[in-house]
Amino acid sequence: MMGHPPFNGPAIAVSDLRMRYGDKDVLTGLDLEIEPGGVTALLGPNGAGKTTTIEILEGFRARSGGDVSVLGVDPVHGGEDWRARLGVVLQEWRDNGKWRVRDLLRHFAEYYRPYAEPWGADELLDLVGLAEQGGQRVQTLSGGQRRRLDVALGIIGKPELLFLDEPTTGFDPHARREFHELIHRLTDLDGTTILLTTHDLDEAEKLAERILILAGGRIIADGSPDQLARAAATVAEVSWTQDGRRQVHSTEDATDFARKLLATDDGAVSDLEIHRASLEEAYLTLVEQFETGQAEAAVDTFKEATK
Ligand SMILES: Nc1ncnc2c1ncn2[C@@H]1O[C@H](COP(=O)(O)OP(=O)(O)OP(=O)(O)O)[C@@H](O)[C@H]1O
Repeated sequence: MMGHPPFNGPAIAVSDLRMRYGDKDVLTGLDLEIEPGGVTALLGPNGAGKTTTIEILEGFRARSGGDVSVLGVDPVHGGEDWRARLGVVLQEWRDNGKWRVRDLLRHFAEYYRPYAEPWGADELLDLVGLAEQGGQRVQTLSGGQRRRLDVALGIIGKPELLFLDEPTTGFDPHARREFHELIHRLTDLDGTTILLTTHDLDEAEKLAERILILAGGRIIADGSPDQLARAAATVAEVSWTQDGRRQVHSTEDATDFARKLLATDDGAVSDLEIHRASLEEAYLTLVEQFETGQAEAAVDTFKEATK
């Protein structure tokens, strides 16, 4: 018999995950549990460790420390049968340029056949919006079409758990919307659990029931888009000009901050503004704070939404 008994535990369970490259700590104690079904988005500034985390979960990268379980298995010990239950869409295109699209899908489908009934090539081409391109060589596809083919290859084995690393990079707005519909179909029809990384907060809000923000080596925000938006709205942004430079500070008590700022400024502060942040703004501020070395201020922004 093909397939495997349904798995009852969390799709992903991570405890105190650590990753160090040389003398650089990238993950410093990441805790995470994801129940089966639904879409979770992992966001974070460049270099935060999103790809590293996903690659550890996929079993492509050995971790430095901590416990990890993916579909009940430690990825370090995951065999072919475990791997066949995962779908993986990596950031980088693996070169299969000379293959024709339909042939490539058929070729990959064979790999899954011992473990599951894969998608038929034509059915899948329809699903990802490449019905017209089945006979083309991969190298003649546009960037967005290649990315759809990546997604097709990732889901061809009808995975229980799908990892998507920046899946919509290079998509035009139309392709992006179609891709979002595809993700909804996968979760609605098949109950697939999806973990995706993105830089696009708007995309995360549209697709995910849960958003995780990774920064400074750990998860600093974890909640529904709504919960994060509410946490962000408690923070106001105070901006002003001083010594010819624009300054910005995030605070929960803008009035108090402004009073203190003006009390000691000797008239040097001008153009004072107070603005309550939207989720997107709060996220962009966070990324900026990380990039300019103000990690603690960034962590504070979302602390109320983090368990
Ligand atoms: N094989 C490696 N050897 C050494 N350092 C690495 C290696 N892979 C990643 N890093 C470093 O680890 C950090 C995290 O990288 P990672 O690719 O996981 O981040 P990311 O959040 O996915 O970034 P991006 O948003 O830019 O894709 C970066 O500083 C990167 O330079």
